[in-house]
This record gives sequence, structure tokens and C-alpha cells, in this order.
Amino acid sequence: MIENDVKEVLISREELADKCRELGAKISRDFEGKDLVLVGILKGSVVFMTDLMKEITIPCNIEFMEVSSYGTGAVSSGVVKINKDLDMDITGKNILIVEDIIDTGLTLSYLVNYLKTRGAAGIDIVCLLDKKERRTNDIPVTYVGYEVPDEFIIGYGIDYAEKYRNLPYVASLKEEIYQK
Ligand SMILES: O=P(O)(O)OC[C@H]1O[C@H](OP(=O)(O)OP(=O)(O)O)[C@H](O)[C@@H]1O
Ligand code: HPA
Repeated sequence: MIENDVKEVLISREELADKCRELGAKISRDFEGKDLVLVGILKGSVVFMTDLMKEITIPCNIEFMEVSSYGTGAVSSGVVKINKDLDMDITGKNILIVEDIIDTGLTLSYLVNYLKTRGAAGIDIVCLLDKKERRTNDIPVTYVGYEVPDEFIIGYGIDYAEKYRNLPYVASLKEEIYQK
């Protein structure tokens, strides 16, 4: 059972559903009348993306990119690699990057710089979790769901070594699992 590796439940299913409702309503108001493209960053954002997009009430496109910097472990390699790029031309579109977690900020700062070169009219970020204490690359995040402590986070799409993404809530992982 994956639940056995949970140290502490940090954000419950109910709280996550409420947060998606709140963020979806804000985004719908802020982007009314704009050409909005949600860009989900695989794989961590899949659960958040699917719950959030159902709460957005204005027309929008959805796109996915896959980038990686963490390899299979708990420490970032420091190098961001694009494994899957956008499918559509985003010239003149308002991009809203949908991320599960911001930690050092390396992934998002790389992505924002990259998307700027693709002619977007605007680039905003909605990030469910912010591990503020760990930031090395300062990056403005338009919408933040929750601040989380400097622990290894799992669940609601977020993995450790590709496991625990299917945990339906956000939790911290027992140290003995990632310090093995
Ligand atoms: O702020 P940073 O230190 O860059 O860390 C945040 C990034 O790390 C995780 O992705 P990961 O590379 O583990 O890929 P995944 O989404 O497939 O789990 C997460 O989804 C963010 O994209
Ligand atoms: O705490 C985390 N958990 C999983 N993936 C991550 N990527 C950055 N920080 C984390």
C-alpha cells in the first residue's frame, strides 16, 4: 500500500477540490475575453490540470509539455530538458503554465524564458504548491495554491522515483524511503 510510506497528510482531497474551485473562478475572471492556453507540465501537473480545467468557465485551449530535471531521484540535476514541446503555435496567445510544485524555481524560470521566445502575448503561472524555502531562481508566480514545508512531497500527481502520483491527496514522504 502506497499509504504506508506517507509521513503526514498535508492537504486533503476536500481541500484540494476547494482550492481548484477557488483558482478556477479567479482565472476565469482574470482571463475573460482573452485567448487563453493552459500549458500543463507533465507529468506532475496531470491531476491538478484535470481538476483545475473543469473549474474554468471561459473558453481555453489545453497543451502539454514534458520537461525533466530531477531524473529518478530527490535531487535536481540542475539541467532542464524538454522531452515534449508544444503542439500549437502560441503567437499572440495568453499562456497559463499549470504546475504542481515549485521548488528551486529552475524548471519554471527555464520554461518562462523558453515560452517568451515563442511569441506569447503573456505568460502567467498557476502552481498548486510552493516550497518557498528552497527557491534559488526567483520567478513571479501569478496564482499559488499552498505553501508547503521543505520536505519531500508526494501525491496528487507528484512522485518520488515515479511512484505515489496516484495518491489522492498531498503528503510528505517518510525520510527512510528517499534516504535509502
Ligand atoms: O522548482 P524545481 O526545483 O525545478 O522543481 C519543480 C519541478 O520538479 C518536478 O518535476 P520533475 O522534473 O520531477 O518531473 P515530473 O513532473 O515528471 O514529476 C515538478 O513537477 C516541477 O516541474
Ligand atoms: O518535493 C518534491 N516532490 C516531488 N517532486 C519534486 N520536485 C521538486 N520538489 C519535489
